[in-house]
Amino acid sequence: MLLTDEDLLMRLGLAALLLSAYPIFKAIYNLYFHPLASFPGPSSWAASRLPYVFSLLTGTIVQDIEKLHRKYGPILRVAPNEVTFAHPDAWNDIFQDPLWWGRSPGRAESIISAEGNDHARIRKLISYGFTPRALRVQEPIVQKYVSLFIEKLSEQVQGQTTVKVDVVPWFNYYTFDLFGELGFGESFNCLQNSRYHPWITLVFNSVKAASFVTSTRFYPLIEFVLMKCIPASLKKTQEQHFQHIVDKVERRLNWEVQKPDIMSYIIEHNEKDKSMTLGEIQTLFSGLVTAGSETTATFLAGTVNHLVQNPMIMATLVSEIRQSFDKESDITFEAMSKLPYLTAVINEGLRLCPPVPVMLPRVVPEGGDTVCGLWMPEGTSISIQAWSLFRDPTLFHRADEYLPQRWLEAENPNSQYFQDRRDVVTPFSLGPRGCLGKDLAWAEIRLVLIKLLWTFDLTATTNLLKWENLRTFLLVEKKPVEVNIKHRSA
Ligand code: HEM
Repeated sequence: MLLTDEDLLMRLGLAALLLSAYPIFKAIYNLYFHPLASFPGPSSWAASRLPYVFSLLTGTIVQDIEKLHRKYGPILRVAPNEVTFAHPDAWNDIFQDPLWWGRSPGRAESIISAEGNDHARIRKLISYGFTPRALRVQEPIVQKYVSLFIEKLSEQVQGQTTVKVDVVPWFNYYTFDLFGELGFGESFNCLQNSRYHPWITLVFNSVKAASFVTSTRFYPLIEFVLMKCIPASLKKTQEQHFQHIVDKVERRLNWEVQKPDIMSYIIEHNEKDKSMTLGEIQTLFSGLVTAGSETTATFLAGTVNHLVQNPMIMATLVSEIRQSFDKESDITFEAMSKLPYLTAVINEGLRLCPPVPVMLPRVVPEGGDTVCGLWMPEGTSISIQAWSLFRDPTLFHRADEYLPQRWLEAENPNSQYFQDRRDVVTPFSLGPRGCLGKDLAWAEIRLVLIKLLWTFDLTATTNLLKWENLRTFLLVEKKPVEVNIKHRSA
């Protein structure tokens, strides 16, 4: 039967109506009939994924969700199918489950995207490079890069003059060079040249690109179309970033002389344990170079920013450091772990400037599960908002203030910080997917802070940065942290 023009128009109109009505029906379903309908949260976020994606793309996700948690409480529905927790019990309940995190198209499985046995296999193989024994072998390398950091910074500061320095690039030079040598046995030479290796600038844009890619995954039916909308320059950046790692990995694997870098443990154990493919090693190092450098540099920048803005705290720390050692060569990994105020300064920095402010989401396994006493249907995305949790005023006295003292008064019932929930501050995450580089990160942080404040006096400039205003694209987008710096007076 032939359709008349009128019939055709009517059918097209009906199809258009149904298509445009679909999101409305879907939103109504999400709001009133979805298994998560009774969970607290703003209606607009519960009805559609759009507000979440918008917040992710504009980089304000951390601040937006913090505001929502303060308004709706510690358990919050942030999308039709996602609940976030800023709840003390959430660490134990959530962080035992498998991870939801897509792998990049055309790439091998990474430690972040791998599930079950694959994750365990990759993690086991790289964990040899993160044992206490490995850390002892790595000490001379960390010492070497901290000394170079001090030497190069000293060149900026002539004699007793005070100069204004943005410490952000310096911390990046330090952590990337160090990871280059610890990971592939080859520095990026940023410190040596006192400027970024061109590839490292790519890293920052590459992480931003990953934020865009994540957004497209929320719409599987049109993911292909959305991927086309990602600016070509961002995609190119990601490819260049990856290719650089591929080249470095290849060069390293062809070495004949071995160094005690992280790769050497993988080479040594790849035969004995169930092995990793070349593609997996490339993907692993592509992620690791950012996970192992950018995070530590973010923490250092955030903490120095707080220290210079709190001169009394800075003075207490400086005096602990300078009184603990007779000479610089006494500053060893073993000796530096015995400084209680420094430990408190670092813990408080990790609380207020967590380099991973939102933990990677997990998905509720088949059959559903209970989280913080609430039944969650299978397939629900769940995550922990480290940022909101660590700053929760119901868990911390003067929660938004940088007060290392709170870590020293855990045993004192008369202290105003006695009731603080220090146990929820787990910026390295927990369980079988917890950070493998935690001990290495602590060692890098302690050593560089001690030697920095052993050598220089640091004070605030008039240009003060408010860390709370920084945007997040999976990782924190740092802005300059300018400090006045001069060689210590005596
Ligand atoms: C202050 C510095 C650092 C912080 C705050 C940090 C934090 C984290 C967090 C939150 C995770 C995710 C865990 C999860 O999804 O549950 C992670 C994973 C990981 N981090 Fe770190 N990290 C830091 C430094 C480092 C360093 C220096 C290295 C190595 C050189 C490293 C290696 C890793 C690895 C390999 C994983 C993946 C573990 C797995 O999935 O099994 N991290 N880190």
